[in-house]
Amino acid sequence: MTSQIPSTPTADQIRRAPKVLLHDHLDGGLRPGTIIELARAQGYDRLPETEPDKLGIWFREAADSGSLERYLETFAHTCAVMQTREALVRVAAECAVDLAEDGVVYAEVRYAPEQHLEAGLTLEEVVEAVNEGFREGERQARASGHRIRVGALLTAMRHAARALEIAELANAYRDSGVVGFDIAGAEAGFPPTRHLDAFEYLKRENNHFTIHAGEAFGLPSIWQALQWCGADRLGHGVRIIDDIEVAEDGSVSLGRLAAYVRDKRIPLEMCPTSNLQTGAAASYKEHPIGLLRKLHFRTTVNTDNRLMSGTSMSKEFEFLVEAFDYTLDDMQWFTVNAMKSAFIPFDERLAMINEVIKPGYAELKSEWLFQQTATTSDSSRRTG
Ligand SMILES: O=c1[nH]cnc2c1ncn2[C@@H]1O[C@H](CO)[C@@H](O)[C@H]1O
Ligand SMILES: [Zn+2]
Repeated sequence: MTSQIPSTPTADQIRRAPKVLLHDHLDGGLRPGTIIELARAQGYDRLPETEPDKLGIWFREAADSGSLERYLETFAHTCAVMQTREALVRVAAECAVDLAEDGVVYAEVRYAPEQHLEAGLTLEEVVEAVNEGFREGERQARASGHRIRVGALLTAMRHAARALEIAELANAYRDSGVVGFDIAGAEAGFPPTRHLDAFEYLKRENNHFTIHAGEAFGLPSIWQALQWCGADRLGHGVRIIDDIEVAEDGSVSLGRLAAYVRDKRIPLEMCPTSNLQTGAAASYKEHPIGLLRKLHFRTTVNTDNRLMSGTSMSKEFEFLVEAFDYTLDDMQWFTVNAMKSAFIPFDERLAMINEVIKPGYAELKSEWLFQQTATTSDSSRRTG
């Protein structure tokens, strides 16, 4: 009897596989029940629903608008209830716990400190509260048998004018929980070069940053992010596909920018479901990640906003497995790519890859061997 190596991972294997998340917004990942409790405690009465399931659906549907600007409007409700120290600690702790339970072993979670000052917290107090929450969540996860490490990325809003200040904040906390910087918000009309001073400052400090680019706006945004601002990674970057031509005979040619991105191994933080909601891609099957993975771009898989997209790392992988027949080897490839692209020190990334990620996948990939043995001995008992 010949045995068949299973090629498609099951949903359970996808969940148990070690995963690495580089692009996840803290204010886009709250539990609906937590939003309701925090709103009640703080007297925020503008929530569109007051029952957790309904509120979760409301966020997904409201974010399903086909426009980044409308998608971003939903964050008014999450930011509204994230204005106190206690709320920030709780939301960050729950974030770490939820990711850990989903099999994420390393995550960089971002948020914009400037959006959490309405009740009088200082920027420093916001960062310290979120850090405390992440540490608390890591402890809780460990107590229930999961290991996760979470680093914070500080985001500046591209329509605002506080990027340098937030970059300085990221630099001040670089040895205590903050691993880098980002800019986010509406892309069209707000080019990253508006914040050149922040990026130049971080370069001088040998610090790291990623830039949301090539999501709602195309190649010029990616080009600016890389060649003017010097981004280490691209948030989304899906529109790099506009610089790639696939001929009818299947041959592929890269424009100068796409070639640069691939040659320099620029990490692409792809967020498939989020892209379907904002109109950056039409379907999972048509999502550029399929081609980019084939062409060996440094592609990674991410959630963006778990609440607004009703998603998780496992779900994103499930959709991709379904669309592209990915195997555990493909999942491992995306995961190692992400770990290589993280902003923590090289030796720690390497240890994560060699001591956590590769052994985790090796274990999953060998499961079929043992299942096979059980079936064989069962049937031999029956026939013997
Ligand atoms: O996909 C996205 N593109 C651009 N901006 C985003 C995206 N998701 C969230 N934010 C913005 O980032 C802020 C800080 O976390 C959020 O409040 C939201 O306005
Ligand atoms: Zn994002």
